[in-house]
Amino acid sequence: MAKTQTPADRIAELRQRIDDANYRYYVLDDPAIPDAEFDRLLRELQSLEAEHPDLVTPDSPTQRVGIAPSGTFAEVRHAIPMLSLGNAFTDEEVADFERRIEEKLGRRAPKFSVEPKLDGLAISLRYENGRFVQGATRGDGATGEDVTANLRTIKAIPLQLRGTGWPAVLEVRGEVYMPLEAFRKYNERAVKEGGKVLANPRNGAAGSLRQLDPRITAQRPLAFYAYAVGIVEGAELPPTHSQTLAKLREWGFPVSALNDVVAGAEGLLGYYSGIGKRRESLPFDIDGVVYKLDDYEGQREMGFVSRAPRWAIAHKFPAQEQSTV
Ligand SMILES: Cc1c[n+]2nc(N)[nH]c2nc1OC(C)C
Repeated sequence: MAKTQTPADRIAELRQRIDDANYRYYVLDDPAIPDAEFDRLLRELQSLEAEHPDLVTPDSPTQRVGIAPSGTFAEVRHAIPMLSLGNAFTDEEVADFERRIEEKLGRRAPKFSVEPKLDGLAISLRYENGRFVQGATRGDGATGEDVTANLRTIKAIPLQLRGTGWPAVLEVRGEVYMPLEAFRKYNERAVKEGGKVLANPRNGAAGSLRQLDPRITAQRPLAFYAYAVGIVEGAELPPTHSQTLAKLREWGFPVSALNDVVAGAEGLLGYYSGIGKRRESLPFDIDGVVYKLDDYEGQREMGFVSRAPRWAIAHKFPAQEQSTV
């Protein structure tokens, strides 16, 4: 600690450097400091906070791993339901989906946000005044389980939003998943040390997130990609979904670099075949791609059918042989 620095200043500086390192590692995919340096900063922060417990706040990077809570998960109602997606399996079904939108909106080749559909667990994160306050599983779409303590252990999920201009209340939806390389390494160690071997990355993510003890979740290699917003109070969002995703990235959320914006059925199918060619070499499992009409105005006009939007659809790949142990 520099001579002139007070413990509080040093703590603030350490937190800033650790948060920046997390942001660069998980959001920009461009690590700034080696892991050993990151661990040293975290250890210094932990010992400083141990000496000054009055300076500890819930958004400190040392507060990601809590103690085991009560025996069950509380229920959380999703004020905005977490929808499932209709599926398309053939090019014709994609063309029909796009044509219905052209006809209803009276537009030619409307713009779509196109995204990989990760094979993980859908969750919803609630932020109040920029601070992560609650996270829940999708559950049945209307009610999920409160897994806040477990989500806090995932370093890709910001405890405090970055940048400026975020709404007073912001709900972010996305996928918790287990990267393939981390899944393999975890299982190799589990086999060697007699730990729990995970059947596949998707079950590994689901099982890790539904642990009653966050200290177990903290040992599991989980990651996160944001793909939508839910409740937004106290600020206007941009007019399109793709611009909102750009804002989420600014505010500290990982957003897939594979996302794009394309026009018309041709653009959709071009994206699908492009991702299809790269599927085997992606660092995570996907089970398809998602097409979403990009402008919110058009989404409102298209509305929903039962529990799925008319303005979005998942185009699935043929089932892949599972990544086995
Ligand atoms: C269930 C779902 C899953 N995914 N996955 C992506 N990439 N976007 C996306 N959107 C979804 O639902 C939207 C309707 C918000």
